[in-house]
Amino acid sequence: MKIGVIGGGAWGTALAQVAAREGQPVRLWAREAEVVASVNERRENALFLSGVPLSSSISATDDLDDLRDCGALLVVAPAQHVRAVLGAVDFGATPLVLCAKGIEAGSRRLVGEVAQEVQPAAPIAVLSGPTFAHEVAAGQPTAVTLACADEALGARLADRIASPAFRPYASTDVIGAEIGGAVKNVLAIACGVVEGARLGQNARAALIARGFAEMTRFGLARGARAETLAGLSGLGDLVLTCSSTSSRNFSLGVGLGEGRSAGELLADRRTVAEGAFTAPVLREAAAEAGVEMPVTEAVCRLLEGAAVREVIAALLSRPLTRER
Ligand SMILES: NC(=O)c1ccc[n+]([C@@H]2O[C@H](COP(=O)([O-])OP(=O)(O)OC[C@H]3O[C@@H](n4cnc5c(N)ncnc54)[C@H](O)[C@@H]3O)[C@@H](O)[C@H]2O)c1
Ligand SMILES: O=P(O)(O)OC[C@H](O)CO
Repeated sequence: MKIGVIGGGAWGTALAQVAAREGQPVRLWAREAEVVASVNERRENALFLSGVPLSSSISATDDLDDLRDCGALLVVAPAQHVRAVLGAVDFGATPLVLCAKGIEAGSRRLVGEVAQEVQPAAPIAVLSGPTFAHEVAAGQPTAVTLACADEALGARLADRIASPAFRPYASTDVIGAEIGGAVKNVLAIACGVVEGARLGQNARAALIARGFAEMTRFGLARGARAETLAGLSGLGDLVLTCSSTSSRNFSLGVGLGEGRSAGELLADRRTVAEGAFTAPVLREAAAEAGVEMPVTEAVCRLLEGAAVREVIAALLSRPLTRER
């Protein structure tokens, strides 16, 4: 099965490298001409994943039509751009594996739901989990959730991309896999704030645990399964992203915690911190579902410019309650 990858950022490039194992052909679509040239001519994505030598069986293109002959497509454009990128070409019944983590602003749709709207004939799968691109590209051991309602198709996709260092675990809970990945980005910003404001490791552990509680409340309200949220794509990714400055979301939070503004921190960056875009739409979606998400609310207020001290005080002065 020839794999196509839509999106030439760090994660799309790392996944192309995974799919190219043992010289299997992979077609990588990138938006930037310099990425296409860098991959084809220098076997490196100098813009988004520099220093990683790429397989010669990856060929890059800026024309989505060149991916029409692929047996499956990994969709790795940032969540807010999936509709525009994926809607540009009709891929018919080619299976789509969504790898972005976020919720679309405006529509409040998960990425898989957006994909289903723009490619109605395509079977949908979701690949998500604790996966820093540079570690995956370096062949370090990594495990992910690969969720697909059609178990046979999920198994074929898993076989095609698995390697000893890259282990997909099968699930049929597509919504659960998506919600874990989208929500953890917002919570990672919160944990970064704790680091930046030097609130201590107790506070960070408390945020991870209470953040997981709100991820679970929201996920269950949207039809996710608890076991998925407690798995690689939920708790697993939450732990990773909430504890490392390798995370763009965590790093954004560190800056906010140090008192810098979101505008300053997000200006001119070429890499994506999905949590900044997901937080406001997650707040809306939570309100719609009648779910309380105080950590998400705090992140939204910080992104809107509220002072760290005030936001922390508001979180800590909430009425005492049962742990649930
Ligand atoms: N980097 C990681 O370690 C990692 C791991 C797992 C999942 N992800 C997810 O993968 C998705 C892509 O992230 P990334 O890290 O590969 O990106 P990146 O930050 O490395 O690069 C930015 C990407 O955004 C694209 N982009 C910018 N403006 C665009 C526009 N107007 N239209 C379409 N595309 C545009 C660029 O072409 C580039 O591919 C995100 O949802 C992210 O959460 C990333
Ligand atoms: O750098 P981040 O915060 O986008 O996190 C990357 C991946 O989602 C980690 O699993």
